Amino acid sequence: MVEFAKNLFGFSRGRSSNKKLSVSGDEKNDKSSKKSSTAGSGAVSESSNTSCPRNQEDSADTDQPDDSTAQASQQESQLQRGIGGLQPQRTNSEYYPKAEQKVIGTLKVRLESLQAGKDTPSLEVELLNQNSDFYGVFDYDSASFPTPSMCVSHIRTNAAISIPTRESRSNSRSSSALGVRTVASKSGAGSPASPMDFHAVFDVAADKEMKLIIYDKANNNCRVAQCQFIPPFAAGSAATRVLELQMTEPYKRLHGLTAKVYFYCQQNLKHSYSPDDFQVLKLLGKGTFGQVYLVCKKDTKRIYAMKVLSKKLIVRRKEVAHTVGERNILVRTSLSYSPFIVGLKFSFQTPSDLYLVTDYMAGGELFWHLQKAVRFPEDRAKFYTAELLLALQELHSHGIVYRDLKPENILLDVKGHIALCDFGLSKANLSVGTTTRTFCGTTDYLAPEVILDEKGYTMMVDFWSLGVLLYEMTCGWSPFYADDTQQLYRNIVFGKVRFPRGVLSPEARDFIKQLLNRNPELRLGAKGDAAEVKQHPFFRGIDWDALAQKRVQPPFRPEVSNESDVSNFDTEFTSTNVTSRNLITEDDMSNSVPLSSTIQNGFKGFTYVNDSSLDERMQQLHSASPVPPSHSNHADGDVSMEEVAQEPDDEEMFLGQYEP
Ligand SMILES: Nc1ncnc2c1ncn2[C@@H]1O[C@H](COP(=O)(O)OP(=O)(O)OP(=O)(O)O)[C@@H](O)[C@H]1O
Repeated sequence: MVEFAKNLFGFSRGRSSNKKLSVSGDEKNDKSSKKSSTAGSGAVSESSNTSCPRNQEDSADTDQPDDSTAQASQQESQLQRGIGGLQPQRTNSEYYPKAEQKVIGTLKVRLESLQAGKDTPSLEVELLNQNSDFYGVFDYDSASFPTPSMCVSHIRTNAAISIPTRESRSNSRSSSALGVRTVASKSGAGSPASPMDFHAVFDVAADKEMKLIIYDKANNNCRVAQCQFIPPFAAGSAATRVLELQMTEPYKRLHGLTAKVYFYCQQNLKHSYSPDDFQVLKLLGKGTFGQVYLVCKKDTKRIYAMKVLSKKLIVRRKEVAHTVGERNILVRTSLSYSPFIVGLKFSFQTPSDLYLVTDYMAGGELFWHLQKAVRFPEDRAKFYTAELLLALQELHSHGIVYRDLKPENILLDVKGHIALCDFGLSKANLSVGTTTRTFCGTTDYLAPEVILDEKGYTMMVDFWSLGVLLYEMTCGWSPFYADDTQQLYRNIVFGKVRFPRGVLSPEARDFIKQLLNRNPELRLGAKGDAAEVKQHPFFRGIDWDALAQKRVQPPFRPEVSNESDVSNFDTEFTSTNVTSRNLITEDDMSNSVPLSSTIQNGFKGFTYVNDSSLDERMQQLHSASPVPPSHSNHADGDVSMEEVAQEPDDEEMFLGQYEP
């Protein structure tokens, strides 16, 4: 059936059909012929025809003519121009004032104990599954650190305490009684008390909350216990603490079961970073200007993703402003609570390269999972769409238009929450309703107003891309798919959107239709941005506050066996042999002429160095005892998902009107 669908539409999910256009018009490196390419802010590279350059600045412009009646012939010629070759100019408008980011130190946490009370050699609990298996997840600043598995052995008993399954929780009824007696122990041999001798280390970049949640894997990942606290770096009190975890209702009744977490904060004496501070483990992906590596920070042993960008390539392609802009957006979002945007930890530079170190999203690209599943059940797609909407809301509220929404730029964390990466095409300092003109994005996801270039475009382009993405996630192919880029653009500007029969709910269809309204002024979100989009009946029942706090359990949990697991990334990259020496980009290896100081000046402000106020703050802290070395980690299992491929039977077509 899946094959049928692919053959019928001549479509198989692939990155090659989808082109990224960069500033100079060069398509991005062909990443395994799978990766979509992004329409960068420059010329469309499919055509060498540059007879109709689009020399318009990528700057905010509110004084656009208000001629909303677009004639088809005009559109066609504009479309030709769009296809023909666009050469916008870059300005420095995408630089931000230097944002301050503070890595104030290192936080070490250890689950001190998870044990029965002294007087209780065994715990009584009714479990659906006798192979109960606890694990913990430390969460800090969008980084998740899963603990090893903690075995639990069961002895049958008549006692009955019910642990709700996901189903029973939603149906408000308890599970059937199995009557098992449980002893929590690391060995699983029935010992009543067993401290969990593992710990997690975090680089603390701001006063943010640390959360530890213990789950029971064998019982639908039910929450066993949790605690949260803000590391007391600024408190001036003792740096060492022990906290008791709060047990959740069913587990509270496990007589004597307690859990404690020990943590201590350590001053970060290092004030600058270089590639030498990181050990390169794997290649994760390749982009237009460099590579992304899985790295281990040598002092804390934390795992990160490190993007290495060649300065020469950036200069050659006139992308300096965008690259510094990407770094600044990441700094800005990492300073606020931005749970669905990949967290920046460090940025620094060498004479030849720029480095962005972000939290590693071990779940891989959404693209990867969509490729495997062909399409997602509507509920799963709705979950991703809702989290993405919150990410867009956050960006838009900062005056940032994302401009490159696509499955390759959406990463999953270990629990299955999304995180947006790649802000290379984003534009800042754009308020709601203000227009900009740069031709950029990724072909399949380009909004018609970007292609037509009549009067610039607004943040509404992100909602168009969201509609394309939701269609793709639920239907399994792109709504405007065409082999040929010109045809793709025609489809986007004039084509009808067809919905396969029986795949989408009426609410989802209406939601997509409203997002794919060709008139950006009438598109869903035009009046109230994300707040308006959230109101659509498609999202009925969503608890936005819970979602924003990541309290909604993702419908799919990626399989991640340990912190540095790369199994969710393409082996084409991960099987590449890498060493720290590989970090020097090919471009630099091939040409050793150093960059001039004027050019180097363009990258000023890229480096973010630990803040000097650290010393004052940290002086107040007491010295702390070290924590034992780390042990291997173990992540939890996944939740299976429905993967039903249906015949793409056209049920409905609509044409989003361009005219208001
Ligand atoms: N924090 C991260 N965690 C895990 N993987 C990541 C992370 N950041 C990037 N990657 C991987 O590296 C790939 C390339 O990253 P990114 O898109 O930021 O680079 P890019 O050079 O801007 O790429 P492009 O040319 O496609 O825009 C991503 O698609 C993803 O697979």
